[in-house]
Amino acid sequence: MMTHTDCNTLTRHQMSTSHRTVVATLVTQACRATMLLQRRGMFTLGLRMCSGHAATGPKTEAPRPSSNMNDFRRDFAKANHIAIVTGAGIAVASGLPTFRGKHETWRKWKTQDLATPEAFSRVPSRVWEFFHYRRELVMDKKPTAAHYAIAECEARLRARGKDVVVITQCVDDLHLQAGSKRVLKIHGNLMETRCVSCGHVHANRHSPICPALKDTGSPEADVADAQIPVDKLPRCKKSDCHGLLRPNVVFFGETLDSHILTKVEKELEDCDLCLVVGTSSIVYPAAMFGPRVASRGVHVAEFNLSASPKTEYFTYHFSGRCEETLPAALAPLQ
Ligand SMILES: NC(=O)c1ccc[n+]([C@@H]2O[C@H](COP(=O)([O-])OP(=O)(O)OC[C@H]3O[C@@H](n4cnc5c(N)ncnc54)[C@H](O)[C@@H]3O)[C@@H](O)[C@H]2O)c1
Ligand SMILES: [Zn+2]
Repeated sequence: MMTHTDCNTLTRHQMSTSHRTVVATLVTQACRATMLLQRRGMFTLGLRMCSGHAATGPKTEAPRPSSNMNDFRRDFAKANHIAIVTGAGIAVASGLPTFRGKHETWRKWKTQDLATPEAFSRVPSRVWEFFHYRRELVMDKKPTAAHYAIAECEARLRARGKDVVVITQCVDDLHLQAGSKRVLKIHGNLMETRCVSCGHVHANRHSPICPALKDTGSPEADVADAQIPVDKLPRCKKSDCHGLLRPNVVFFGETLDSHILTKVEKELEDCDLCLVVGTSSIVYPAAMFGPRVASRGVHVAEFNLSASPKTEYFTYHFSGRCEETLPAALAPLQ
């Protein structure tokens, strides 16, 4: 069976020329397979393709993205329908770490190996400890200037009959707290639970979410698992159910909600300006949203600390902290 893979990881390996040819072919096939799945609407979190095989097809000679804010502001003034794709970087200034660098692991496990359906069925106590830790981090956080700039822009433009929609990979609720109304949360919400038995989804901001998780979840490598019995983990409140609850987020390897993705598809088709903010553009399917819009000839502007694997597809790239660059970019027009 074809495994989906990351080209960058492969090219770092020591390979003979013949191996490289075989691997390059496999990678291309994996990318094509992924694109086929995407065309069939089967979106799975975490699939990666190399930038040369992104949804826009093989790369052609692309001009370097501009960082001219005046030009961007002219395009912003003309836009009637703006799609803003956000990632974990937008929440960093509020105190929520990304899953990168020293936060790539929790205890001795990679987050990508922990937030999976397999891990949840094998060691639900450990996975709940991890999500309890993430929930407690989110609990007292406030939106950043970037969240507010987006929410204010939406309200301002709505009053003039224009449309702004946020398509976010963030599982916190900072966009909603800031006042954004049109938010499509493609990776779910950390502050919601879903029953594995009856499927009931419930908003839940309890801290701790259940007594047994109190004072657990430390990310330090030498901390032992709490090994909480499964009947003491969060359980469904429906009296006839009492099933195990899970965080209502999309685990790595899981399929994204097709209803939300249908709405995302429409926004990506309809928008006449797209912003890609604080995302590494390596987690699929969100990584292809910007390039897809760009392939229609629509301007896409990236706001990130540094270039991403998708920067070359975009009209604009604004380097720096989005809590500084975005308020200036979305400020009211004179
Ligand atoms: N706040 C959250 O909800 C949260 C936090 C961590 C991880 N996640 C999950 O992790 C996955 C990772 O994908 P991702 O692309 O969203 O995040 P990512 O961690 O892969 O990438 C974060 C990006 O943000 C950039 N960045 C960091 N600080 C920034 C700043 N101040 N201004 C602008 N850019 C900044 C980094 O350069 C990086 O490219 C997603 O599935 C997401 O759901 C979510
Ligand atoms: Zn239930």
